[in-house]
Amino acid sequence: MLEFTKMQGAGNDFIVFDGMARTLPEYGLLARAVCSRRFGIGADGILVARASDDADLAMVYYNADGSRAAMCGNGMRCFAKFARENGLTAKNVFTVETPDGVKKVRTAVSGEGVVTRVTVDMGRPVFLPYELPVLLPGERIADRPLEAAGRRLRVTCVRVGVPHTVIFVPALSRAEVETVGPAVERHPAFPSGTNVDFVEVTGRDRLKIATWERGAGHTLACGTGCCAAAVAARTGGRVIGDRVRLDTEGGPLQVGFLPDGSVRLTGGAETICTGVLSPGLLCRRPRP
Ligand SMILES: N[C@H](CCC[C@H](N)C(=O)O)C(=O)O
Repeated sequence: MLEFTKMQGAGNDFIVFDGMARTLPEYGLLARAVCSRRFGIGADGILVARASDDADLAMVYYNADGSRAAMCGNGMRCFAKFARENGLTAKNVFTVETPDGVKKVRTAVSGEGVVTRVTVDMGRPVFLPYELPVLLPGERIADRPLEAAGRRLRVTCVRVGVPHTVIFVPALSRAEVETVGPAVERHPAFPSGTNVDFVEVTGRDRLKIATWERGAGHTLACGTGCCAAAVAARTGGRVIGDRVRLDTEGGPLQVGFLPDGSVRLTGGAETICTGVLSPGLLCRRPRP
């Protein structure tokens, strides 16, 4: 009997498993089987709750394609709701170990014990030069746009636990996300791949964002991507102030900037359903 909970944060959906006291199947295989939209439950990734020596809990995240990633912002909000509501912790403010370090989460809990909102301390984003295969003598990375899908793109690369490539556009376009997104994700400049965020500036403290995720394709929102976009926009003088609202395709999220250079992600998380996996699911041939 393998129980699961399906959750979503801003439309970024996950299958969550409690791995505190039980051994689960290999996570990559599990992710591919349950995330398949037609042959599985359907999700962008899986989250597994584990015990931790360094924090109150540990979160393991795998993308829909079975690859592992160090951090997931929307996933962390869902994880926090799952952990608090299922008694994995009794605290409203607690710490979660990830491969990107220990994150502090704050949950807003209603009188009925329902978590309505979660804030995650995401740490300090790091600006990265993208790794061009060949740079001519004296040439700076900023001099050369990234060439992908027949386009010359100005990009800002930011790591928020996971790599993000931010592209500012005059207006978001679904077609652009689906053509430029995969070409940038697998561009030779990014040997380990990258998430790709298309960002439109809609106000002095407001951005609109669409994301193509490494290992999951087009998703309705990406929490680490919102942090990357907000930091890139603020550093480039495109937004001002201490917080930015991001309108993702799955709803609004908020990113706050702290004096030490770290960022905070706030938003909702919802439970869709709980259930039990069919025992045969993991034995079937993996399908899309
Ligand atoms: N959706 C996630 C990010 C997953 C990152 C993953 N796609 C990768 O880096 O491989 C978020 O809300 O931050």
